[in-house]
Amino acid sequence: MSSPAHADRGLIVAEGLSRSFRVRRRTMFDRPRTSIALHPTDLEVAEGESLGLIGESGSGKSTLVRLLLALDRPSTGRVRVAGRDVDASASARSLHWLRRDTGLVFQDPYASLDPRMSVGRIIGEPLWALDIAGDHRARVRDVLVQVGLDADMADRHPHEFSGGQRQRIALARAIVHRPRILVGDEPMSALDVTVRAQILALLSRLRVEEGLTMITVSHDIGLVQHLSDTVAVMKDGRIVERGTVSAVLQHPAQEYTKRLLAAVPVIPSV
Ligand SMILES: Nc1ncnc2c1ncn2[C@@H]1O[C@H](COP(=O)(O)OP(=O)(O)OP(=O)(O)O)[C@@H](O)[C@H]1O
Repeated sequence: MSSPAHADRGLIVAEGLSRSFRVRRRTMFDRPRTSIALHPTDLEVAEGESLGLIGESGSGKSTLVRLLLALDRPSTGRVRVAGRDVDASASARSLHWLRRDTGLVFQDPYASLDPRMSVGRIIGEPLWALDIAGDHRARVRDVLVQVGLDADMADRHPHEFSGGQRQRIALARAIVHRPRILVGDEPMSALDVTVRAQILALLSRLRVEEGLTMITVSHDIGLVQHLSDTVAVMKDGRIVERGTVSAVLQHPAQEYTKRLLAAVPVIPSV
C-alpha cells in the first residue's frame, strides 16, 4: 500500500515561520520600527493529533494559526500541509485544496454568521465556493443533524438561534466539506458555562467521527485539557514548551507555563 507523501512528517509542518509587522510612526521624527509577532518557529502536527495552543494575550497564537492557514503571509519560513507547499500569496482558487482540507471556527458566533443569509446558505457556502460535487441541500441537512440541530432549521436565520445553537451552526459550516483539519480560535469564549460543556462534548465527538486533526487556540486550559492530546505554550512570539497535555499541564518545565497554569485548576488525569 502506498503511503501519503507526508507520512514520515506531520500533516502540518512549519519551518522557520515568522511574522513581523511594521510599527506605525507616531511622529515624523520616529525611526521606522518593526515588531515581531512570531519569531522563526518550527512546528509539526501529526495526522489525527489534537494540539492546544495556549499563552498570554499577544503571545502570537493567532498569528501562527493565520500563517498555517495562509490567511496571512509569513515574513520568513514555509508551511506544508499534507506534503504540499502552502503559498499564501497564491490566488484564492489556487488555495482551494487548502480550504478543502481545513475548517475554521471563530470565537464569536454572533459576528461570524451573516444575519441576512439563511442557515442553510451559511452552512452550504463552502460547498459551492469550493466547487464540491454532490447534493448540497442534502449534505447541509445531514450536517445540521450531526451537530445536534434539526434538519428543517436550514430555512431559518441566525437571529432566531441562541449563542450555543449559533456555535453549532458555525461548527456545521466548518465541517460541511469534510476537512481533515479543524482549527478553532477561542471557539468557546463567547459562550456561557453550560453551553460550553455541550459544545466541548460536540467537538470531541466530531473529532472522532470525522477523524479530524485539530488545532485549538484557547485561554481556557480546561478546554485544552479535554480536547487536546498535545499542547504548545507560546510566549512573546515563541513556542516555549511543547508536549503531551498531561506532561505540560501536570509537570510544566517552564516558569512561564507554571504561572500561566497557576490561575486555573488543572484536573488530574485518570
Ligand atoms: N496586523 C497586525 N499589525 C501589527 N501588529 C500585529 C498585527 N497582528 C498581530 N500583531 C501583534 O502581534 C502580536 C501577537 O498577536 P496575536 O494576535 O498573534 O497574539 P495572541 O496570542 O493570539 O493574542 P490573543 O490571545 O489576545 O488573541 C501582538 O503584539 C499583536 O499586537
